[in-house]
Amino acid sequence: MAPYTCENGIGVGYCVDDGRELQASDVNTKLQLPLLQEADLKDKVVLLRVDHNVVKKGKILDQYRIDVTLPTMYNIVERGGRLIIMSHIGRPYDKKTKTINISEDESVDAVVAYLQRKMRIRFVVPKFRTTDKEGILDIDTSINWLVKDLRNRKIGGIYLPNTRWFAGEEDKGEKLERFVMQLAGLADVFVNDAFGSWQPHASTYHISKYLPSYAGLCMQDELCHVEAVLTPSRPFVAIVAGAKYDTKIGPLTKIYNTVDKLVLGGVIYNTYLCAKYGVKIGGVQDSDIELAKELVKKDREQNKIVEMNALVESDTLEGKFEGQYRTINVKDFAPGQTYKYIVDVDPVSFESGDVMEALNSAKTIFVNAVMGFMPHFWHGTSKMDEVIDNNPHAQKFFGGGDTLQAFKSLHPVLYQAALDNVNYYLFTGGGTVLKVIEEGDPMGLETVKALMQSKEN
Ligand SMILES: Nc1ncnc2c1ncn2[C@@H]1O[C@H](COP(=O)(O)OP(=O)(O)O)[C@@H](O)[C@H]1O
Ligand SMILES: O=C(OP(=O)(O)O)[C@H](O)COP(=O)(O)O
Repeated sequence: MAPYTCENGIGVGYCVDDGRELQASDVNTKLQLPLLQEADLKDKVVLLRVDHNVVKKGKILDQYRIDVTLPTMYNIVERGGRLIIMSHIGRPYDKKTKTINISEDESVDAVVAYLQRKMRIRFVVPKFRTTDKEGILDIDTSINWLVKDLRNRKIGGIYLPNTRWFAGEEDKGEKLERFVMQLAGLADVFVNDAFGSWQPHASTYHISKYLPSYAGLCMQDELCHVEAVLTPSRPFVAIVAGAKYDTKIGPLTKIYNTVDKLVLGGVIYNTYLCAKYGVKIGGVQDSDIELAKELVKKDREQNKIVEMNALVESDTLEGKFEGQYRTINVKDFAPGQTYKYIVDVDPVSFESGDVMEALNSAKTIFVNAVMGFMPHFWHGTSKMDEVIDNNPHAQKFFGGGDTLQAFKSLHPVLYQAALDNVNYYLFTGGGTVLKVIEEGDPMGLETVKALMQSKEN
């Protein structure tokens, strides 16, 4: 406990320090970034990018990603700033049809309702004209009325619609430039607190060219912790599973070089199995199989991928129906064979010698993994969490929106304990941590580079 002395020199209290709070001086030493604490916020409109990507079918499954941004919001408001918040939800842009699907299932409304309950302040979500296929083309000038009310403290904050509903968010040309200029025109300062949103889009990257930009408190915390994954105690085991094959296969081939063992699951594992054994599995794209071949080649030489043999095949992705799913074994795979959907890892796989040995002997485990097609096929993920927890010597890092959601829903008690256990750290972004491992440096993230460049200008 450090005594607290008032300006007049009288000691009237003490400060509590449990040694776990990140000190501003530590952050300064570790990160040469423009920090929120350095920004002049008095009466400034602050455009705050967060990763509140926690909504599935209109409902919040795990509030964690919202909760960790509350300190930044409080800091901004306490220092006189006025908040305009923005986040993406889901992936409304369809790469095949090149259209943006605006669905209420992916609106920010559930997040706004949660924030209002938590903070007891009113947010307003501006309404903009939408198009059928291109999403929202422009931020209407009508928003200026809201910004005026925000400055006059008639409203607590503005929460923009899902950033990925805007045509410019993921664009690379004219629509991007227009959107960024419109965003920049709304505010005086930009704060990026969206560690999980590593993709360099308008609201995460390009905006920093036009506004003085700073790293928020959650971003700082995460960037400081991610160092530990870059200098792991060995053996270092990474478990990567889930659905986002397109953005995760790139980092995976480089991550392969830094880990001692790699465990794969989900669509990523399915793709790998197709590439290795010449089988066909429902939902796996031919172009992705080509990308996975490099991983297969590497592993023939270095043998780091720990295969899980017992898997669950389902005839349908509509649900889990009696008689329509079964356990299959990789040992029976032969070139040309076709499987419907492989939707989970059978828990017995985690009891097999190689997997058990890898997870029990690990000193560092990084998990960005939902092993099965949720919510129906959850047994594999549940078993994985248990086996990892049974290793008392390992530093355990979990990261990823769905990874945390699954962890919380399958093991609520363990999840709650993990939040307060020094052997665990939960990152808000899984893809981001993979990207950092790929780059070998948190400063290698495009979104972080943009903040650095803003500092230099
Ligand atoms: N075999 C599978 N087939 C289809 N979807 C899967 C499969 N395994 C996992 N998934 C899905 O992957 C999603 C999680 O993947 P991803 O978004 O990459 O994870 P995270 O958000 O933790 O980074 C979950 O919604 C889960 O239902
Ligand atoms: O959920 C997220 O990442 P994650 O699934 O890697 O944790 C982030 O919100 C980033 O989403 P994106 O991968 O669609 O850019």
